Amino acid sequence: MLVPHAANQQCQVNGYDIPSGTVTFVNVWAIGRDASVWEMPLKFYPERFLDSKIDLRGQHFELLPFGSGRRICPGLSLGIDSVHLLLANLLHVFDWSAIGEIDMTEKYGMMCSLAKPLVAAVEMRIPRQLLETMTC
Ligand code: HEM
Repeated sequence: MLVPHAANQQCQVNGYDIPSGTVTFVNVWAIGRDASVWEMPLKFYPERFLDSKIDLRGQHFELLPFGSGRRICPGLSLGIDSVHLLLANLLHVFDWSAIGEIDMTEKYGMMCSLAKPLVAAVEMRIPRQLLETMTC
């Protein structure tokens, strides 16, 4: 779920009347698993985005990691850049392999996380001396 919002005026969503003041939740968890929107929605298949035009900046409602509209996350650009930088560094410096089966079963809580933590083995893929000369 995204953070709760309240309707500041009476409106209709999908034919449902929403009275003013109603607290509403956008269930991005369910949207992300909707088979009418996503092919093989439960499969870990990041390649689905390779030729996709779906953008995550709040205009395409099938993917709303930062919310949308007036209260969209103001840290969106910093968030995206930080994730790119972190991932790029982890992939540049290490070779990764999963130990055992990857189990995508989720556990419920404030944040959606894996019921069984992912265990991975890493191996340096660049010479250590090179790493010591890197400044960022
Ligand atoms: C990958 C990183 C991040 C994700 C996935 C994320 C996601 C979100 C989401 C889903 C919301 C709620 C949007 C809504 O109400 O519909 C939100 C709100 C917010 N985020 Fe982020 N965020 C990220 C990084 C950041 C960063 C780096 C900052 C600040 C430096 C930030 C500051 C905020 C603030 C202040 C709000 C409240 C905005 C408001 O209610 O008007 N976020 N974020």
